Amino acid sequence: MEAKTNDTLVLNGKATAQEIRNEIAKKVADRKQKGLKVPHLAAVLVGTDGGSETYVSYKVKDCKEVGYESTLIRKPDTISEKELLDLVADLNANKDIDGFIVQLPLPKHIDPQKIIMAIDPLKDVDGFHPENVGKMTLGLSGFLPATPSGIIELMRRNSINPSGKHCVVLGRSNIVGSPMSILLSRNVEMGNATVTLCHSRTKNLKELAATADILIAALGKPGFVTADMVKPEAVVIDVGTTRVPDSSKKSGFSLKGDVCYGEVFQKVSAITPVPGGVGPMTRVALLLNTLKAVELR
Ligand SMILES: Nc1nc(=O)c2c([nH]1)NC[C@@H]1CN(c3ccc(C(=O)N[C@@H](CCC(=O)O)C(=O)O)cc3)C=[N+]21
Repeated sequence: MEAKTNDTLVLNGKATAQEIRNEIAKKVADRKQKGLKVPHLAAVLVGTDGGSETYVSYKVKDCKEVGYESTLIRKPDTISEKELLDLVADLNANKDIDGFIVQLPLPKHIDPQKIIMAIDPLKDVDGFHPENVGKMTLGLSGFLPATPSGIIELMRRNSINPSGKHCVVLGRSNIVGSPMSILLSRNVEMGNATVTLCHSRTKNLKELAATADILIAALGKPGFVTADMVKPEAVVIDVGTTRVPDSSKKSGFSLKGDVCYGEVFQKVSAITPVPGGVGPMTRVALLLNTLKAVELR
């Protein structure tokens, strides 16, 4: 292995997200003082997916911390598609709610695309509605999906500029890989990268990954990225947070990223930890979108 020239920078998403929440809290206090509306974020949780439970409980806590109102709507996984569409219509019409998300995944009998398309694009703080996806693609203003925009903010605040760099994105999901590749390609500050999007049919994925200046792993395959797949001094962003059984933990599981952290850490210039990397930035990006939603109204 080639010798490293400097220490590895740990991209501390937890601390960066805290910094941003403090900034948001100031803005909310300022709005209150001016008699403006307090932002209100709602989340719909269908069923009892463990990861989703964790995420929405954090969301409620985050809202409280920055002074937002929040509403959590729980529905049993027996809810029909029609009932969920009616709930979305109610939330669209509710003047008090500025933005809302419908937590994914949904039970198999519900078509997520149908639900997403029913959300008012002006309240779509997840940025998943085709209108917002289209605007993002064209470089028009709209809501950006939380995980990719959180990653870009984490890079910005750590002086990592993708301009002119080769970024390799592993995974082409609608919520992370695909929008990440689009945002990094745009002709804007924190864009202008040359992007390679890899997926399950990519033939030479390992070789491509090893050419990345910035490698973004969003596959949901714990430990997939090994040291031989990264270029020395690369920046590595680990989006994976898979729950794996761990009898040493009280919860019975631990969170594992897509990257073999220990061995990759030795080789790179910067890396996000799991937990404490991308996850908290995703949550804070949702708060930022909600602030934008209330400002738009
Ligand atoms: N409509 C919708 N929008 C989403 O944005 C969405 C979704 N559905 N479904 C599930 C995924 C997953 N997701 C996470 C966000 C934050 C953490 C997070 O904060 N993780 C912490 C640790 C959390 C823990 O302690 O378990 C961390 O990485 O440090 C994780 C996962 C959002 N998602």
